[in-house]
Amino acid sequence: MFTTAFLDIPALQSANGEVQLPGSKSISNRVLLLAALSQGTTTIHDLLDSDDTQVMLKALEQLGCAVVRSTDPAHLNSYHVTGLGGHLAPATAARTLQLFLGNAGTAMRPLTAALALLGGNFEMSGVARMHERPIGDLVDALRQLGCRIDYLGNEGYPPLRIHPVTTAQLHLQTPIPVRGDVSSQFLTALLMALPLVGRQQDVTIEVMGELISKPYIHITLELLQRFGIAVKNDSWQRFTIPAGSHYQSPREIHVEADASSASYFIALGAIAAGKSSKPGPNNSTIHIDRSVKVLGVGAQSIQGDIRFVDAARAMGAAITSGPNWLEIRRGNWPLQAIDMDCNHIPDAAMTLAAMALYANGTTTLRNIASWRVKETDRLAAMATELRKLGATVEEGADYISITPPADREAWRPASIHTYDDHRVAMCFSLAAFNPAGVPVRIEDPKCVAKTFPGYFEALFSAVRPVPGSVPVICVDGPTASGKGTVASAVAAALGYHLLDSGALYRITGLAATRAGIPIDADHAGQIAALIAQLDITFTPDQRVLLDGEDISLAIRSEEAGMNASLGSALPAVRQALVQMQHDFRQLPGLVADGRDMGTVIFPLAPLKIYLTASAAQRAQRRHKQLIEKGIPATIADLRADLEARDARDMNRATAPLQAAQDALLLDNSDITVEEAVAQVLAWWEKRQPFAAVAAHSQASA
Ligand SMILES: Nc1ncnc2c1ncn2[C@@H]1O[C@H](COP(=O)(O)OP(=O)(O)O)[C@@H](O)[C@H]1O
Ligand SMILES: Nc1ccn([C@H]2C[C@H](O)[C@@H](COP(=O)(O)OP(=O)(O)O)O2)c(=O)n1
Repeated sequence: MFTTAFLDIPALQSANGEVQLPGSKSISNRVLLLAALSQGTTTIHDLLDSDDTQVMLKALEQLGCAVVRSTDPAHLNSYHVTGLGGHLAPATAARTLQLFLGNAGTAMRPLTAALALLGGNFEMSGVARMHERPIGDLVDALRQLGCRIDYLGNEGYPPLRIHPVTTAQLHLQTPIPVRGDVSSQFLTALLMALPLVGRQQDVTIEVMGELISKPYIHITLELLQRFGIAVKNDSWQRFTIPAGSHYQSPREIHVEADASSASYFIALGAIAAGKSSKPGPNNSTIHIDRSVKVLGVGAQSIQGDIRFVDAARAMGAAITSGPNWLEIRRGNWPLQAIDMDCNHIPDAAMTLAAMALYANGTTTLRNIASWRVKETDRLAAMATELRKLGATVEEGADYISITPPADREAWRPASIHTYDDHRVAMCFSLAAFNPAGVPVRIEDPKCVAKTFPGYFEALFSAVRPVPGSVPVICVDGPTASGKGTVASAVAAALGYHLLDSGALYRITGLAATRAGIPIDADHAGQIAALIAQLDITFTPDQRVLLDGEDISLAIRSEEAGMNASLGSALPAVRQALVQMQHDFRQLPGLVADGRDMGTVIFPLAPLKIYLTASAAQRAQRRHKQLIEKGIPATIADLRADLEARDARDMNRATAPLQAAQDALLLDNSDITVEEAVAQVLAWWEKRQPFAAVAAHSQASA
């Protein structure tokens, strides 16, 4: 997951590949609650691992459910949940439980109803935004039923206080009215909770106003069925839970992949999985047939957002499907502008707004007033951010009309504010296919954790950048100047990959020594051949493995540094490492540290830094570093060594250490690591197109 302040997505060109999607949020949290209310243990497979499900799991544990995560590495998203059997333990019922539910509507609403009927004392709260999301219609319905609920903040909104009531105090004889035109989650909440108290008689819920988001109610009914509750549905206006209903654990249940999450990859296929051809050998032509395949959800899904497939088809996507997979290709191009009532797919419809950027006219999405009460006011958010890209947007109380930028010149590189809304972040990543070839900045990318923590990684695995668009920041300089330290901090701040090219020369030196090959010109060919056979892994926690063995420490000795320097003077050795270094240049970007990053390996890199510090400083820093690692050394020896190494690295014939002509010099003798890192990041920011945009929109505001 990207936890950086922002993520810059370089211009993207095409898409091709398979994506396994995480479990559905709606199904995950419903199944968790139903398992918690049932008797016995339910094993839930493929549960979504996200902020909202974590919030629910924690709440269930507080209520007294046993929650055990599978330790099988192949099934880490399987959980065993032992339910309450419809009753709180007496010790739990005697206390006031404080439940914090973050920004998870799929936890807050159903839990409110269930806890109001379960008999206990609870205080339920969430993040600030949760306290702005209405819950009054649900509380009204529960109060009419006889439940006792107080508002602890603003009337109609969480936080809430729930007091216990007995079944005898409830009015179950008359239909329970609930509004259906604000959020279908209120009805879902009642449907899942009422079997707790409906043993003696039928319990009926009557929907007031037109029921929105029926597909979510469909999911609720399907899952209730799996847990033994057969609800009678009268034309989506009256729902009856028959007398004698009680939750029965299905023992085992699989969570479908999230159909709303699928929408981004369906759009991806429609936008970027086009056919193309290129000249092959002997006057032949190579045809490339790209597609995006989504695994885990398909034609037989119970989720309403699967109908996004029809909407995407209307815009030109070519989609084939099986029971649990979808395969998407580009059909009509440009996409077809549409005018559509999106009431049935409120979440996935946001993805249509992103697709509208590539359509042949104005796309209008209607009947989406519910966007205003989601994680943020999504209508306002989408309008504001689409405009930043150069689109013309009209925003109404319950609709949005989007006209794409008129031509390439009208597209702007934008920094997209994401409003702590996962869907805004995911939608706007699709803007990176813009014909102008400009990058897109996604602010606060970690907000995707709500439903799809690995979203950007999944996206990057299935797309190809515009050639040359993946940026490289080069940090070259002499030994112990702080290259590795600065490069890794800059990479971490930007979410970029890191290439420690010196480590490759150090590994080479170590491998040659172990193989008994002298490191000299006579054996250069042999060392180069050895390199081709090495199995090198850089782990995410910055350890280095050679054929599976952790050699992180072994390559850090001064002897290993000297051997690296010796080998690095041999042209055949350098040549053997070139491709390996180029392969590090992957989405979303790379920070490369070494001697010749800017001069030889990445000569077109958009930012090159030449980092230096005085020999005295460098000897002292290296001394401190080695002592801390438990490697003995003296400052005098180190200084002599590093001066010898500098001399060889600078004077060798091939790729000598020198500043690239267009490098920026940074002498960090008298500044801290933090200052050095901040300077590099500031230089990088100056080269980005986004700053100018921010200034532009401020000026025009
Ligand atoms: N201003 C500074 N900039 C970078 N590194 C510094 C600075 N001051 C002290 N150091 C320290 O210098 C040591 C050597 O840095 P390192 O990144 O290993 O150098 P290199 O990769 O160039 O050999 C590290 O322990 C680092 O923390
Ligand atoms: N791009 C590179 C990186 C390192 N080298 C050589 C030269 C250096 O003396 C050795 C070891 O590099 P490394 O960056 O690990 O060394 P320091 O940590 O700066 O001491 O490898 C090179 O020739 N070209």
